[in-house]
Amino acid sequence: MSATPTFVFDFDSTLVRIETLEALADIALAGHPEADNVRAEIAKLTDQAMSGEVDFGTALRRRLALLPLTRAHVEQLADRILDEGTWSVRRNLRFFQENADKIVILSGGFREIIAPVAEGLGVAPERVLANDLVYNAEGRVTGVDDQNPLSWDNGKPKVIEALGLARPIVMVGDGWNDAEVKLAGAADRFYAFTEIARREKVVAVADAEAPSMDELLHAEGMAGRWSYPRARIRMLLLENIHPAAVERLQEAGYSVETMKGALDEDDLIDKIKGVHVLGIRSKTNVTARVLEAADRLMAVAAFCIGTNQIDLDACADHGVAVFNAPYSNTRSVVELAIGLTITLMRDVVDKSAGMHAGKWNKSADGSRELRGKTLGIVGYGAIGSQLSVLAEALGMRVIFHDLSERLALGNARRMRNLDALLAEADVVTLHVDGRKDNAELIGAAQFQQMKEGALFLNLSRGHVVNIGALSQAIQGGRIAGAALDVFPEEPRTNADPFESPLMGLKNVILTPHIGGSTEEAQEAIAEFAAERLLGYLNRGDTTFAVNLPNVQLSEVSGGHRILHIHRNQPGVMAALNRELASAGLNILGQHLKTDERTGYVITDVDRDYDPEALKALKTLDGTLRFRLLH
Ligand SMILES: NC(=O)C1=CN([C@@H]2O[C@H](COP(=O)(O)OP(=O)(O)OC[C@H]3O[C@@H](n4cnc5c(N)ncnc54)[C@H](O)[C@@H]3O)[C@@H](O)[C@H]2O)C=CC1
Ligand SMILES: O=C(O)CCC(=O)C(=O)O
Repeated sequence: MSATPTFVFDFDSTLVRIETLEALADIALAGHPEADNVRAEIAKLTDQAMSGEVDFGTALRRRLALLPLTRAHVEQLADRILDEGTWSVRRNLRFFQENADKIVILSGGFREIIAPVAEGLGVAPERVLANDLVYNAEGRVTGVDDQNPLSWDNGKPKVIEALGLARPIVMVGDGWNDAEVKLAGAADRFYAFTEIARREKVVAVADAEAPSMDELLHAEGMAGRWSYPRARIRMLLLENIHPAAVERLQEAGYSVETMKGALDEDDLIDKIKGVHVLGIRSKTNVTARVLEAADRLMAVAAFCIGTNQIDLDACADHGVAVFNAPYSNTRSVVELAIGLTITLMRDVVDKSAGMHAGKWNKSADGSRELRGKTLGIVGYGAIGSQLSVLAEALGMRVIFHDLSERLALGNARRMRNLDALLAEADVVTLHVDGRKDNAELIGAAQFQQMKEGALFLNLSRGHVVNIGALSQAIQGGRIAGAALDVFPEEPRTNADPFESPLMGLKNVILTPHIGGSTEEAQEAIAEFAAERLLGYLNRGDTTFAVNLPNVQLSEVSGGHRILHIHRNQPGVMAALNRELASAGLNILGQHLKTDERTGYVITDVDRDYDPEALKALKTLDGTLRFRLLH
């Protein structure tokens, strides 16, 4: 884009979130018996004027006449007007301050209210064109200066023309009187600013809609607070992710679409185009085919612990970061495992079903206490080890088996192998991760090794257990009861049917993958995963990424940040630094971290460089993803 244009900004509902006359009405009418009616009348007139249904001068005078307005009221609003700044204006203060000599504020509102905002933005008083209130000797507002063209209809174009500003002139505002500036030829481009108020009639005649200052600056080729308008970054959250995540991501400026259920591969392939961030839980498979179709994808967040549903290597090969929430639902799973163990030990489910069918079966046969029994935990990670502590507190003896070296908590005893654990445990509970190698970790042979009458729980992943073998072990009496929360095939949505050979078996509890489904866990996951996404999108921070090297980063301040994800192959770093040096970029800081597959380089540079110089970095051999942040 060529020379910086002259930007002319409206004030009410553009630079600030309020309409001045409505805010003044709130102050002046406080405690007034007719306050609500008068306020509604004022709001209606504002809307009619801004939509071009009533001429501006008439609406202004009628609104002022409705208010018992004094100098003290006006001062009160002026004192707090800085708190009312539009969010995207606030975050782009630097644009205003650096381009103040190219900015004019043009408003049908009042100079006293606009002055503090103009000062904050660095815009000189002579570049503020607004109405002047007229007061009587008692300090009561009697009207506006009638000589000022801004107090009349079509005043804005007249004032702009009279100023003889350098062209091109870009007019930005939410109202019809702003559109009139372009319609009268006094501006070259008109953006309908819709962050606060969106009026169809105004948008219809605009050259473009600007839902925020970020969008405006991007469209005009100006450097804004963000390298790219966040509203253009599309996030698709599937599987009923908790609203706390949606709120957090939207509040940060991103566009979020949600869906209740999971999508199958073909539907996801259709839906993924144009999506920058995908949020899922355990039922959506992110396959290599999905990634091939994903033309914009930067990150996937698993709003759960397990990431076995995601092809992590394929994601890394596409430079797509994957995050999960490794701790937020662990307590919920542990509590359910304890509850299910007690329920199985006391045959509660069948007894309860009997009662519902009118059968009173008071008996202690087969009912046992937890106390003194041996709990065998397979997989002593975040969940298994927490369960160990709670089970011991309830008087159980704990033994565990894990492929990795794990610290035994309390009196828990590590078993040298799975067989030894199976032979000794009264209750076997699975908490292994969902890696492919764990398919059918427990089958007929393992059930055969368990004690006669043992109880069996699986709250980890469905494919870890051979369900047919479990069904036989239960029917043969070796397993006295079982609780399953996860299944090899799980319905994608609540509307899809569920089938299993375990249905109808005695003392078998089947739950629909709800181990982590508590309000507390879902909210905690939502907050955790959303923060990880924001850290990555806004700063490039990969802390807790499960498929890329983890680098913890602070905010970008002052300079620009170049993020480069590449295949971990010889020479990439040297080539990258050669390009940076030949472009004359002044490097403020640089981090490199690699894993077996991928390298991640973060380079903070001074802002003064030729953007063209960055093009070469995008095409360096081995590049998987290039991003620029500021
Ligand atoms: N039912 C539900 O709603 C939920 C299920 N989960 C699932 O629970 C499982 C455990 O989660 P975390 O404890 O957070 O995982 P984690 O990764 O902290 O722990 C898993 C442990 O299992 C061990 N392990 C893996 N394969 C093994 C094997 N064959 N034999 C022995 N040890 C083995 C690992 O070394 C690791 O220590 C995961 O599969 C997760 O997806 C997690 C949350 C909710
Ligand atoms: O709640 C979910 O959707 C999945 C929970 C789970 O299995 C996990 O966190 O790994």
